[in-house]
Amino acid sequence: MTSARADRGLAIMKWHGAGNDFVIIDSRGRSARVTEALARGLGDRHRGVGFDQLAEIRDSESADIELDFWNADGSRAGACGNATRCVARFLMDESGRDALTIRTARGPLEARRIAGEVHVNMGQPQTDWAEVPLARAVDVQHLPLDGDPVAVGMGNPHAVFFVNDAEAVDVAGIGPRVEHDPLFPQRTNVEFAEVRGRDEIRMRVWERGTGITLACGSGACATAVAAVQRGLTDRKVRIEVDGGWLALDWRDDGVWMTGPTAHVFDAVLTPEFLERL
Ligand SMILES: N[C@H](CCC[C@H](N)C(=O)O)C(=O)O
Repeated sequence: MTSARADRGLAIMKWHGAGNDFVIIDSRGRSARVTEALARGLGDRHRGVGFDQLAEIRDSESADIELDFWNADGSRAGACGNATRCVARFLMDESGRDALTIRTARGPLEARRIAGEVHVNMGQPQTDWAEVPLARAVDVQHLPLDGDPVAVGMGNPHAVFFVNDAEAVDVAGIGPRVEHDPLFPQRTNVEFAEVRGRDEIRMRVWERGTGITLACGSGACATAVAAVQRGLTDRKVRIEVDGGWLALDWRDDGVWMTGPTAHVFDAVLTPEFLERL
């Protein structure tokens, strides 16, 4: 591609964390460029690139960077743990630093690199019904829905179902019904968790605005929190997702999460693609 065309295009990166895949756009030093139309167009796996979430890196006055997230349907995601980890690694590789502060819609999140692994503090869970948010005052530990799920906010809403056999769950059938239940005014992400031991959970996920994904970092945080609240696990757990493993540790200062990060490719979107949005 000539530099003249590249100038009119838009540089993107493709990353994934345990198979939860992202397009990342670096808008530092310039104005924000992601719109709902761009998110939907890029999120189309046939006519665009395809992603579970789109993340835009922006300058921040109070943190190292700011990070915004969109789902494949063009809606906003208030939190995205796996993309936060990928962006943290990108910035750590670039700067040589091992500690960063990343401002997201829910506030500043700390990222640390320890022995080559990037850990992110996803903050304290929101356990008040209005914060999740839910439509009315109900017991967040036992939502009035079939399957007795727990509601947890991690900057985005989650409904965690404890099941005997996660493999047997009809995630594509139940997930969208719960996502759109009127109890969740902003819809919800939906997790199905099988507790395998005090430190191990198998989890499958239906993500708001995206559908089934191979991993969900904030969903893993919500699942760990719900399991501790129900007395099913200790505060440190490994969670097996469809795309691998995530490690969670609910400490006094928040829910820390780590797991894999992979940089897949860099590319430039063509002006032709951008003009058709
Ligand atoms: N995959 C993301 C979560 C996306 C949540 C999004 N689907 C929402 O609308 O909240 C993660 O790793 O945390």
